[in-house]
Amino acid sequence: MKIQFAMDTLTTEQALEWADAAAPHVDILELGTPLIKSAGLSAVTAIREAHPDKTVFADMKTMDAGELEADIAFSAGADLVTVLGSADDSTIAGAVAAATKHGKGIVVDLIGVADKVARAQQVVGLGAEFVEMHAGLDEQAQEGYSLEGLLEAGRAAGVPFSVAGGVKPASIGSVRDAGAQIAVAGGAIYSADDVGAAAQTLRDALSLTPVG
Ligand SMILES: O=C([C@H](O)CO)[C@H](O)[C@H](O)COP(=O)(O)O
Repeated sequence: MKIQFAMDTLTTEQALEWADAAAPHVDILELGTPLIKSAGLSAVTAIREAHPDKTVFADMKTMDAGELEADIAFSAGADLVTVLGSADDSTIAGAVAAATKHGKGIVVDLIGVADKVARAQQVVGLGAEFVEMHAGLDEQAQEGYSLEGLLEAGRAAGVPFSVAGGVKPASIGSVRDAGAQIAVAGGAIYSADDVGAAAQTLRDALSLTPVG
């Protein structure tokens, strides 16, 4: 299973610093939605140039104009771009067309989608590379939140998926055991005093967890 570092910050400088520290321990560098909105797609290009060996993930969370928005993110250097699962099928199909043109991939983010299992199966049929079983920062802040619902949806969907929703060293093993291809971690890494050590702790936690 791969580890994706979600860099939810507002400046390219901070993202570059975090990416340098975490790079030895993660597979995918994600430019978070707040970063792209704050710094623009030049942040994607900066990470692409600094880390040519990494998969660069642009969390665009596109809701409309799928082909156009995906095209500009791929042109900026992204390998994977997100479109929202709640978008119209034509938006997802448009983004997939841009991905095909660039030889890259679309990830459909199922944040806020009530029936994640059914929508996951539909969007993979539309050409998404995989889906993200995702509970956003606001949902995570609600009382009683747990990762289990996302893991259950991933297990039931029968399509390639990642999990994002406050993944930590204590829970990353359960993400792998649920069959996810990718565990996404933001706060568990960037909130630490030592970002590199936090990323390494996640990777170590994974290697210590028996395969389910
Ligand atoms: O996508 C995210 C969120 O919507 C803010 O942009 C996060 O990057 C994602 O939830 C992963 O971060 P953590 O939940 O802090 O692990």
